[in-house]
Amino acid sequence: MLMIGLTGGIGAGKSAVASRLAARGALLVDSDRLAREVVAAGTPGLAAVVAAFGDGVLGPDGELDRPALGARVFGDDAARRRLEAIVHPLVRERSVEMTAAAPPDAIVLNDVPLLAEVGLGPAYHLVVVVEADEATRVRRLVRDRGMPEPQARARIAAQAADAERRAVADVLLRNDATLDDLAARVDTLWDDRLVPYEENVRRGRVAEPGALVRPEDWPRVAARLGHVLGGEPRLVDGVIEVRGPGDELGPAGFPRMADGRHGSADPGRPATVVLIA
Ligand SMILES: CC(C)(COP(=O)(O)OP(=O)(O)OC[C@H]1O[C@@H](n2cnc3c(N)ncnc32)[C@H](O)[C@@H]1O)[C@@H](O)C(=O)NCCC(=O)NCCS
Ligand SMILES: Nc1ncnc2c1ncn2[C@@H]1O[C@H](COP(=O)(O)OP(=O)(O)OP(=O)(O)O)[C@@H](O)[C@H]1O
Repeated sequence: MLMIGLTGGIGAGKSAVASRLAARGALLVDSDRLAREVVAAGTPGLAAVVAAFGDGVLGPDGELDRPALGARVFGDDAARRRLEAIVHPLVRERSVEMTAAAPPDAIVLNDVPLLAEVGLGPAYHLVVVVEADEATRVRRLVRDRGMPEPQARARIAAQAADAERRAVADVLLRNDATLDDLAARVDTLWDDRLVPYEENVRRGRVAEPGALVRPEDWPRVAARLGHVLGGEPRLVDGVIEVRGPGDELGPAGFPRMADGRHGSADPGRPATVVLIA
């Protein structure tokens, strides 16, 4: 199974990328959707939100009044954190359940608006970031979602800056041209990287045996290996040294090679890893 994290600022085009990848065969675990389900009418999640924010966030139909709650939390960091402390653990629980139910050859795409903010990058085999200029994003949100411009800007202010998202990006998709142009680049990503990466992981195959990690990839590869094995990987002449028994390395994207070392299964991110006692 390959776990892909997809993120981007509000209005950047995550949903557009997600629906294209889902059309190609990815199994979508959509955090925004789960965040709605866990506070649907009658759920314990909704009861917790009402206990924290009062009856004013309930509509006459017993559903959460999302615009009212949005107006309360975007612009008030403490209130937003209170809401996140209720919703995020419930979303995580559902995401884990959905992922566990996926078949072994699945490419699972987890659409997570706050992936960079909560430091989730190293939990994925690969992180895709969609990016568009702020002015473009605001224009799309006002035009297509009827979102008032101050609301769009308040949400952007509550999210990470582009630089923070770029720092966790294995793949950066700019989305300032047409949707067709975006779809074509998503198709290339699927065909040339995600499909072979998943197959390599499943078959325990290294993409480019002996290839060294690129300097620009090193911080993300180190974070991934640290997440999987614990400890702090070291870079020695381009080869990564890391402590641990290493049983988890193969499924995490670094299968064992014939010479006993490990290598990256990702065709777009080479690495050679040596386990030290
Ligand atoms: C405040 C709520 C009710 C507003 O609902 P609304 O229908 O207007 O927006 P929706 O949930 O569809 O989110 C749309 C976009 O807003 C942005 N956004 C949502 N929550 C947050 C947040 N906590 N911080 C920053 N941006 C956020 C994201 O880009 C998201 O894609 C809702 O966003 C919410 O419950 N947020 C808290 C849960 C959360 O953090 N969700 C995001 C991922 S799990
Ligand atoms: N390249 C594009 N050209 C024109 N419109 C676009 C383009 N990409 C996305 N859009 C439109 O902009 C809006 C925002 O895109 P999308 O819903 O994919 O963003 P998102 O990142 O998922 O936002 P959110 O954070 O709210 O989930 C949508 O209405 C979408 O159709």
